[in-house]
Amino acid sequence: MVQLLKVHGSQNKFFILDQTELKTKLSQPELVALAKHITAPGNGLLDGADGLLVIDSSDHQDALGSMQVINTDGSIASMCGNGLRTVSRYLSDKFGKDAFKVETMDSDLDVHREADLADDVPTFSVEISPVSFAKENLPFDNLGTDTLINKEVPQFAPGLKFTAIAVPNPHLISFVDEETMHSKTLGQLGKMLNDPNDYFPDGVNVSFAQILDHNKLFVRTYERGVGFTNACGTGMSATSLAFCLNHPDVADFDEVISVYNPGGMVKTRVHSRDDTFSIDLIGNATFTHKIEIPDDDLHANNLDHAKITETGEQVAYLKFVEGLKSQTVK
Ligand SMILES: N[C@@H](CCC[C@H](N)C(=O)O)C(=O)O
Repeated sequence: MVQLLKVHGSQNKFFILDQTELKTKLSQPELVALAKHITAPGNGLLDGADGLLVIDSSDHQDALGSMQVINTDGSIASMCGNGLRTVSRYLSDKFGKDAFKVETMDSDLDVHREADLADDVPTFSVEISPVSFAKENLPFDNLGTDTLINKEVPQFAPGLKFTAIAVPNPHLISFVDEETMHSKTLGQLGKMLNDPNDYFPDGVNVSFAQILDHNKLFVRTYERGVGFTNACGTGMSATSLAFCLNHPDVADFDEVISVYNPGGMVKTRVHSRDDTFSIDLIGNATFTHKIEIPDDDLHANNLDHAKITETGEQVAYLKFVEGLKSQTVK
């Protein structure tokens, strides 16, 4: 029997599969097929998820393991901030270490256990880097510029300014008012830029942010390969960097920024050293279910015999979210 987990960071939901626990590891096509099946809201498990996080061993220095991110449509993402927190907790529990590295597609990232955000809400801090604004790293095209920082792009939405940042997965960010935040614009733009289009050939995660106060934001994201999500960790991290760069009067480098989202709240800290940026993303790493599936069934992408046990952790998380309600009022 293989143990899988259903987890979330700010209610951005994932399944975790630890390949090192299998008699025979799943091949890459088997992993992609499993990701598409298990995360599907209709015929997957537990009403689906936003992606599958695959843990494997790593021979990189100080890394306790590696993480691969497979979106619900089967596409591969170079990074996932909310997911990395949950993978960090899994590896921390498994190896009994509180600070280490996790190998991701582009780099080995520092992670560590933090003080709980609230009672019984396990919390981790993860490094979000490398950061790039260069059009070839997003990539984008046909925008008449090599970097897109706080510029109007009427083809995307008239009157809004956009910033494009790779962390290293691609993000497009706009600071908007409350009415625009709740309009159809984000969904329409997210869909347009994730269908075949002339601007972002690989698609892009699109976030709208509302400034609530000094070092305080609300962020909503339309995710590449997923659609609307409760929260996107790399999206909130990239948006925090755009906040510090584009709104220096109300956002501070190296200070804690509170980022509220439809699934809860995370904290970020943006660093700038010698023209290099990095972000700390701090938030919950909640395990909601343990799942046992026979090894052979996993290889056959058969979820019919899954044995599911609730952990009970969601109660404390929802209490934490309830307590946030008064904090988002301007
Ligand atoms: N939800 C994630 C980002 C997942 C990857 C994204 N869909 C992409 O394709 O880049 C996060 O928490 O960072």
